[in-house]
Amino acid sequence: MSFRVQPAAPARPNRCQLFGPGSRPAIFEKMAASAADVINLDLEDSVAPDDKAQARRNIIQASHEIDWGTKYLSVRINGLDTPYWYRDVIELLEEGSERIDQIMIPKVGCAADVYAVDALVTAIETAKGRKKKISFEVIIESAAGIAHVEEIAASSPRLQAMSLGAADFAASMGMQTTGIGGTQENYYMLREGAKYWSDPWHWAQTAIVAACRTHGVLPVDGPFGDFSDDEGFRAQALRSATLGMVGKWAIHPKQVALANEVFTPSEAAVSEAREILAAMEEAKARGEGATVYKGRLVDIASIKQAEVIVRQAEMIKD
Ligand SMILES: CC(=O)SCCNC(=O)CCNC(=O)[C@H](O)C(C)(C)COP(=O)(O)OP(=O)(O)OC[C@H]1O[C@@H](n2cnc3c(N)ncnc32)[C@H](O)[C@@H]1OP(=O)(O)O
Ligand SMILES: O=CC(=O)O
Ligand SMILES: [Mg+2]
Repeated sequence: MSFRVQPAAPARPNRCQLFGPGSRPAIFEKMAASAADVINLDLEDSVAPDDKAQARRNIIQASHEIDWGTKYLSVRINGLDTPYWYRDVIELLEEGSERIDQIMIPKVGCAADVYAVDALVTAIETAKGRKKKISFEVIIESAAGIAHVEEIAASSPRLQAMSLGAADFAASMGMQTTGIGGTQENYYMLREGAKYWSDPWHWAQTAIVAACRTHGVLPVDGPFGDFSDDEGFRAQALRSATLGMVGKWAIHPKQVALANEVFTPSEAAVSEAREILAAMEEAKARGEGATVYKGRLVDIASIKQAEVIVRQAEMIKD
């Protein structure tokens, strides 16, 4: 057992991140009025090259004029392999309001990518006397990103969240699919003629969760492209939540309620967690480290498991 204490991830709700193209300002008010915890205004892949400059202007204006309430406001900049990203950062931080909380960096492949953005952001914040320190979230969506996931998770004190971007990840890995997340038709085991579908995203998700939990970063599941498939979204989100992820993107407003439902611990789960904590308090009073709850073992590790659920519920209530 390491003597290093695992740092806590930021204590803010991140159940749903609602995306919208920066080139479509007509939906910004609707995004602000949604039930998503995080808003991601996009300058990257949902914005055509000819619209990049106008999309920046739209987002800057919206940062001043729209009431974003208590939402965490994040802007996805373009990747470091494009000619756009540096102007994204400069214009957003020189002209955007202090309401912007976060910059999302896509297609991060190594810690130095984050370092480069950090250096530019730090210089602008200092030069402009910005009061709020911008936080970062990154997307792991390439072979290099997943290969270097741990160093990326440790790359900057600004880093608060890390998402799996299933679409670009699949492309970078050469996966034979055009689906964005979810069950993949050809990824199955065969036994006695029957097919059993497996989860091709599982290993990348667990690598992300482990890297994030080691370094106090929020692990988030990215997009589920088929927004007409509610059950598919729910199944994907339930798997992510079970693995330790705290939330999921919505690429259409109808996915917001689904994500909130899955990533908000149910009343039954919270009361069971509280009962386990109470059972362990009683065990402790008897001088015992382990006891029986509903016919099963609970011990000191169960306290930590139960606390995860209670903490999540309390954070959302606040
Ligand atoms: C792989 C990746 O990188 S994913 C991240 C980048 N992608 C994105 O950001 C895409 C985000 N999503 C969108 O752009 C849109 O939702 C689309 C293109 C998928 C669908 O848009 P539409 O065809 O307008 O959807 P639809 O007609 O079902 O919209 C229903 C209502 O929701 C609104 N709406 C659509 N998208 C959004 C959104 N992202 N946020 C808030 N409201 C929205 C529409 O304006 C419409 O409102 P109305 O009922 O008042 O008229
Ligand atoms: O950016 C997200 C993705 O899935 O790619
Ligand atoms: Mg992507």
